[in-house]
Amino acid sequence: MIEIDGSYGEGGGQIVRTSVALSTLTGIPVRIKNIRRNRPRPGLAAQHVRAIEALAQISRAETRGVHLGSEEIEFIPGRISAGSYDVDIGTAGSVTLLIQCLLPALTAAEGPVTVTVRGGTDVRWSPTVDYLEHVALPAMHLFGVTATFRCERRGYYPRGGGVVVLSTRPSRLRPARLELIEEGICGISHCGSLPEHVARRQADAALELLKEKGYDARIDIQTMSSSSPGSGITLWSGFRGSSALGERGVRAEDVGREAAKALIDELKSKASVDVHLADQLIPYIALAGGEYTTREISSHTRTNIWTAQRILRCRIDIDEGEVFRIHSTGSG
Ligand SMILES: Nc1ncnc2c1ncn2[C@@H]1O[C@H](COP(=O)(O)OP(=O)(O)OP(=O)(O)O)[C@@H](O)[C@H]1O
Repeated sequence: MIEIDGSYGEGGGQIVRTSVALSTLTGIPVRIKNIRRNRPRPGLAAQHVRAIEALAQISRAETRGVHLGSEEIEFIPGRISAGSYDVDIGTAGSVTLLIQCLLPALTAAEGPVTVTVRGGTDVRWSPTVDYLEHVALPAMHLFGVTATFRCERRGYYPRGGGVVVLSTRPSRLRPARLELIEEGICGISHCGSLPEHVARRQADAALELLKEKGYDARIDIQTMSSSSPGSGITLWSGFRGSSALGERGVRAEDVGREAAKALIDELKSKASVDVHLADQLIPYIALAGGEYTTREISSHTRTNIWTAQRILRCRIDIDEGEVFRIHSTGSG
């Protein structure tokens, strides 16, 4: 059994997700201590409990200590089974973070897997569903991940109620070298149970700022009904994306400009992936090998590298230059 110190580095939920994901893939049991020690309310939160339970169900794992507020768990993986699964995170827990935990393991399932997840699709501190579909998954495809994803209904804070479907087929992971892609900017601006002009104004403000800085963009508008009213915008170009969420009291124009500004910061550098994707690809580069560049090494990225190296005993190196180059020969 490998012991992981959950307070290392960022000390958040991602150490837990990466540890159980890689444990499932390698068949090596893990004990995680000091879970989310660096967060104001340490221990497992509801979304982490649901992610571990879902992975345990799919991989017939044995678990100990998995409950709300738990600061130590054990995860003893079994066989990853094909089939259809339903996961309800409840409230607006992030569906994409749950998928972050499941996806690496699903690539090694014995057959196709379909997972329907209910929860928050566009919530703070996590990738939006559009980011997952248009930025993260295309990058993971290059590492050999065969997965399709669709959002059937959006779910905003606090009630959630969003529905997404992830389908995977057994994948042979392979090394990938992610090059800088400089292509037109795309985006989706959306609102649920709010007037259409909210999504429109977010998009117009983003377009205006992007144009001012010399970038062309095409932003689609989506409106629908949702359990809680909400809005958001996701922008992307190649493997670099950004997003912003609406909030009561914040003008739609400010939301659009926030997303545009974040994307411009990424596009100004010559890095091949954005700062968030850099941490999300670590499990794949650790398993399969490859390389990509990013403008900044976040504490999430450093911590994910540390976690992957603890479990896979692989080497991941960072070369510092005009941008940071992350590379690995994989874990063979
Ligand atoms: N705006 C964003 N766009 C894309 N990805 C994001 C964005 N914000 C956060 N993420 C990703 O979400 C993940 C957050 O991990 P983190 O450990 O902080 O989350 P958590 O499980 O909610 O834990 P905690 O509550 O302990 O912070 C990281 O992979 C990060 O890259």
